[in-house]
Amino acid sequence: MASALTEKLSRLVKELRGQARITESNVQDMLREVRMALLEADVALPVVRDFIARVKDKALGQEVVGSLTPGQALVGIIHRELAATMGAGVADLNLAVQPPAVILMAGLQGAGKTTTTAKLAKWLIERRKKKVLTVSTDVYRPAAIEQLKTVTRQAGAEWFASTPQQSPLDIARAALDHARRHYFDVLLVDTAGRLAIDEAMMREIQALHAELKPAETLFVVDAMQGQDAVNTARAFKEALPLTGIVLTKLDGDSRGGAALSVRAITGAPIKFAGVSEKIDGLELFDAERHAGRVLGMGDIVALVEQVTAGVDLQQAQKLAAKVKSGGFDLEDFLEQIRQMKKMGGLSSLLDKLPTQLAAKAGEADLSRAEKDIRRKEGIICAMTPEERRHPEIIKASRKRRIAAGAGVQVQEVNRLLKEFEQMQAMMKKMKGGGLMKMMKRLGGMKGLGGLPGLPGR
Ligand SMILES: Nc1nc2c(ncn2[C@@H]2O[C@H](COP(=O)(O)OP(=O)(O)OP(=O)(O)O)[C@@H](O)[C@H]2O)c(=O)[nH]1
Repeated sequence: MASALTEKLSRLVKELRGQARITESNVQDMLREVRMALLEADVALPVVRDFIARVKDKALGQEVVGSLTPGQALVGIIHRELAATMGAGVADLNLAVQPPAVILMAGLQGAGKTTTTAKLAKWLIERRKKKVLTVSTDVYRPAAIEQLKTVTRQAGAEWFASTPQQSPLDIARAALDHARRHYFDVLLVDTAGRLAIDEAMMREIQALHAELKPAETLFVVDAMQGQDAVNTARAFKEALPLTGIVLTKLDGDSRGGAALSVRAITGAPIKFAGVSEKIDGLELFDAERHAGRVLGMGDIVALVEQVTAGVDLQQAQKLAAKVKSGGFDLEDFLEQIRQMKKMGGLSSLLDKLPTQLAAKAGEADLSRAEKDIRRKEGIICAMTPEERRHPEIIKASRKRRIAAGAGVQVQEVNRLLKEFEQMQAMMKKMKGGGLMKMMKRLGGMKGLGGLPGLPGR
């Protein structure tokens, strides 16, 4: 869905160029595409309807600022609204209770409960410095108890033994008692999963909830489940006061449309995301970043952050002052090139781009671009300081020597000098703010064919 949506949106974004306002008619096609894409991603129909209505409400009549097209502005609104629907910011665990804080894990069989229990144990040990005990109340599948034992060991947590002969409530009471007496901070309770929701299972987990009075009741759901996730979420929500959701298998094929439905239906925040089968494959869920993924926009948020962080603000200000006084020279040009390297190189930026755009940029183009940066650096380094300050003094014979020194053809030196001249002329026309913008673009965006603008970031 992602690539198709990105493709369609970029086409529609282009068509809307030059229009000053978001109107019902100019965004109709885009909203239709978004609606289709969300449905294809298995977001439940009422959730989609509600979502589109809210986006429309927010967008209509909005002035389009700066160089954005209504299409780009709308992509920004959709992105923000998606993030808001999935829960703004990052929702952490609530462990501020008299220890041991109990975390009850609920979900269907195969959703990833056991794996997530161990991942969470590791996360709590490493990130929150907690002493963690795990226990399984799955008396129906002895293998499940053994599985928890194994993964708990991998996590470096302690495991409380249980047997299929005990009742789930007895196991829970014994584990809680053990956790209290041995000063554990957190008790993670893995429960039995069934292939489908059944009443007995729900009654059992309700009884466990009443007995354990957990600080957190986490609903573990497989992001690949799509439409089924909605029904499961609804049933669990009716049975239990859920405090959070863990969305597993986000590393799979799913574009994570389930996140939208599950959050909307349960009203509980998505707290964690499972991103690999490995024991450390658990992350705090970041709605902003996930919104970009659902829209197929890659990790633009991270990309923009990376580009901005790489730009040295003081350097930029110094440069702006130089440009104003007309003293921008090849030393500064070299500095620009070094700034670009600081940003981690173009290929590291590529990882964060939407698949569609990244494919367009192509590996070959990028390695060519990186080589070009290195060549330019080589050429400037082969010049004398005087030549860097006053490139107009470089004569043909010096060009040949510089080229030989840098190991390039003389045409390359000419090309660089020409580019420098153009840049110098452009910078003379610019004020400080424009310069910052240009530096960001120099960070690779321009060469990659331009990104869909994200207003308000
Ligand atoms: N790729 C990937 N696989 C995951 C993730 N979380 C869990 N899995 C895999 O999903 C499968 C099922 O996970 P379990 O933890 O056994 O599921 P469960 O919900 O405990 O199932 P029962 O114990 O049978 O109730 C396992 O093969 C896990 O390795 C994830 O975030 N990413």
